[in-house]
Amino acid sequence: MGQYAIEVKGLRKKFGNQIVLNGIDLKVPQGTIYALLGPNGAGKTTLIHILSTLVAPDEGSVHVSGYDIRTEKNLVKHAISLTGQFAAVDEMLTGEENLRMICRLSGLTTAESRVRSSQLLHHFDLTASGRKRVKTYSGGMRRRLDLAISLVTSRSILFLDEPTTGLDTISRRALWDIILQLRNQGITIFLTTQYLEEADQLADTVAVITDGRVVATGTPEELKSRVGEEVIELRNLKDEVIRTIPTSGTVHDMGQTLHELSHTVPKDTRVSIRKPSMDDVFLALTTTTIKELEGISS
Ligand SMILES: Nc1ncnc2c1ncn2[C@@H]1O[C@H](COP(=O)(O)OP(=O)(O)OP(=O)(O)O)[C@@H](O)[C@H]1O
Repeated sequence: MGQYAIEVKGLRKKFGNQIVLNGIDLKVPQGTIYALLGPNGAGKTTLIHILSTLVAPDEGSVHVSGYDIRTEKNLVKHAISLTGQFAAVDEMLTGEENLRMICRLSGLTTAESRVRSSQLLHHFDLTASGRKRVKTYSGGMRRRLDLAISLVTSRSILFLDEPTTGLDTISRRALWDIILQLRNQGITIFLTTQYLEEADQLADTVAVITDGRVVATGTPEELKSRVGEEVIELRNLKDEVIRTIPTSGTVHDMGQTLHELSHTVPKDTRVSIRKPSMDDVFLALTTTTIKELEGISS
């Protein structure tokens, strides 16, 4: 395998007349976390499904773990694990029974399955609840079990489609810790998320897709610095943000912007200055008018 766990060139996919992926190019270095961001319907799940061999592409070359997804599908399947938005676990079984079943289906003996299940329950902090039926689990526990199931056999690449959607802050952070640990063990993680903070906290590389294309790629810091150095944020009397304006951060630029604003916004508008966030990046890259104004491109 080359230096990339995933390498995609010129990938295109249509459903009927709808172009969903329109020439995607990306490279994911081994042992890193790669986060894919994009508005609803941008094609994130479709891309994950193509990379994990569930959906065939129309055009382009896609290599996963060095294997061609068209001609070496079975080798790709053995290198990857996919965890979808909805956990595929049997609710009537306990967490431990689910794990043991998958271990057996993956070819482990009964004794090996017992050992592997208890290791995974321990690793995902599920030992105490391993004997309880999954239908009694919280969202965070189910998601941890789902991840544990996907790691029954060791795979070098893990696809996570919105791994923390619907989880509360504590469960989300617990899952982030696990994802970081997996990365530190050398596993490559390719995830989609609708939480910009998640991409910011976890990802080594973030790619933003919109209109079927990758419009920006970089580390979270690189992407944030493209938006500007400082963001002027305007708030109304109810403390609601009514406008954010990226600036270069110089006294001249900010002074001029504030001077112009002083003629157009209500007199009681409050102003504060902060560093750019991933929200600013996302808005700038996915809103055409701002993109044109700022001249931002990949
Ligand atoms: N099997 C299919 N047949 C027809 N259209 C499809 C199919 N799968 C996806 N699409 C369409 O492709 C587009 C992209 O869908 P996809 O689920 O990949 O987007 P997404 O970025 O994951 O969105 P979300 O953030 O809402 O999950 C959508 O318009 C969707 O309706």
